[in-house]
Amino acid sequence: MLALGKLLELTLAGREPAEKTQLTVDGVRMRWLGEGALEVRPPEARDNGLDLLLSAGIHGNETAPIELLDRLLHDIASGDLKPRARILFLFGNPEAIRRGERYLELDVNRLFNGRHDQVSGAEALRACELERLAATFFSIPGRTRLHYDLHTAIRGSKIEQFALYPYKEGRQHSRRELARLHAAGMDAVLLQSKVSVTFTAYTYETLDAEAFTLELGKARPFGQNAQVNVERLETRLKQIIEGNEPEQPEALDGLQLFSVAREIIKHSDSFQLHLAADIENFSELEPGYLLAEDIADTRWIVEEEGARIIFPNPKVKNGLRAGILIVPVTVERLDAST
Ligand SMILES: O=C(O)CCC(=O)N[C@@H](CCC(=O)O)C(=O)O
Ligand SMILES: [Zn+2]
Repeated sequence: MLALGKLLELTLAGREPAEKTQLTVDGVRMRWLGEGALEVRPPEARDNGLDLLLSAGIHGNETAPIELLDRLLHDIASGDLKPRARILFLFGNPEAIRRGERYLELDVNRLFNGRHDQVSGAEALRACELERLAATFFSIPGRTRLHYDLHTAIRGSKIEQFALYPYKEGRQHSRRELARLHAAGMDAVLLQSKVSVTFTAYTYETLDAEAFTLELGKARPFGQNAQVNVERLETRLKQIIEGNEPEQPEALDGLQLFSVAREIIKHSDSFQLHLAADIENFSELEPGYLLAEDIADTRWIVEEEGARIIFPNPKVKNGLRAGILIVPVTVERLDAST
C-alpha cells in the first residue's frame, strides 16, 4: 500500500512522509498537505464535481472516527475504493490524538470562525491551520461542498448516533442532506438556531458547505471501539466517495428532529449542574426542574415541554457551553427556518 495511505501512522509518529505526492494504481493522486492533512484527487475524467471534507480527531480521545477515516484511506491507497469525489482528510488535533486526550489546553472545536485570533498556543494555531486547509479545499467555484466532522461523545446516549446541523441566517436546512444522514445511520438531527464557533459552523457559515458534526457513540481508546457501530455510515461514505449512492426517499420518516431551546453557559467556578454524573445524552427533564446554578443567583430552570439534555459537562472552562437543552420539532419547522 502507498505510504500516504498510512496518514494515521505518520500522524501518530509525528513524521513527515519522504514523498509528498503519490499516485494509486488507478491514477488517484494523494497529496500530503501537512500534519494530519491529505488531499485525494480522482483522475479528471472520473471527477464528479463533489468536494468532500472528512475530519476526525478534533478531539484527540475520540478514536472510532479516526479509525474509520484510516480504513477509508487504506482502501483508497490500495485501489479498493475508487473515488470520483475530491476529498480532504483531516485529523484535527494531532498532539491530542497522540496523547489520547480531548485537548491539551484549549478545545479546538471552540476556536473556529476567527475565535483562534483571540487566544494563543498550539491549539489556536491548529484551528487557524484547519480553517486555511478547509478554505483552500473549498475554494473552487461551481463544485458541491460537503463536510462531515466525526466525533464520539463523553457519555452514553439514549439516541446513539445523531448529527448537529449548523445555522446561518437566511439559509434553509436541506431535506436532501437530512435524508442522506438518516440513510447513513443517524437517528436524530439537532438543528442549530444560532451561529457558532465549531469546525462545521465555520465550513457551513463561511465556506458555504453543507456541514454536519456527527456523533457516533461513546469515546474510547484506539482498538476498543467494537461497540461503536459505524457500518451504515461507512457504507454510505464509500458510496458518496465512489459516486454510486442509491437515491434516498425524500420523506424523513423515523428521523427525530430537535432544536436548541437554550445553551447552558458556565459563567464561573461556582457553576453547579444538578445532574447525575452518568446521565445519558437525550435524557428528558421535567418542566420546573432546577438544572443548574451559578454566581449572582443565576438559576437554570427547565421551562420547556419535552426538554432533553445533551453534552452536559460542568468541567468546561468558564464562558463555554456546559450543556444544551433541546426540544423536539416537526419536519414542518424546516420550511419555516429561513
Ligand atoms: O460528549 C460531549 O459532551 C461532547 C461531544 C462533542 O465533542 N461534541 C461536539 C459537538 C459539536 C457541535 O456542537 O457541533 C463538541 O462539543 O465539540
Ligand atoms: Zn468531539
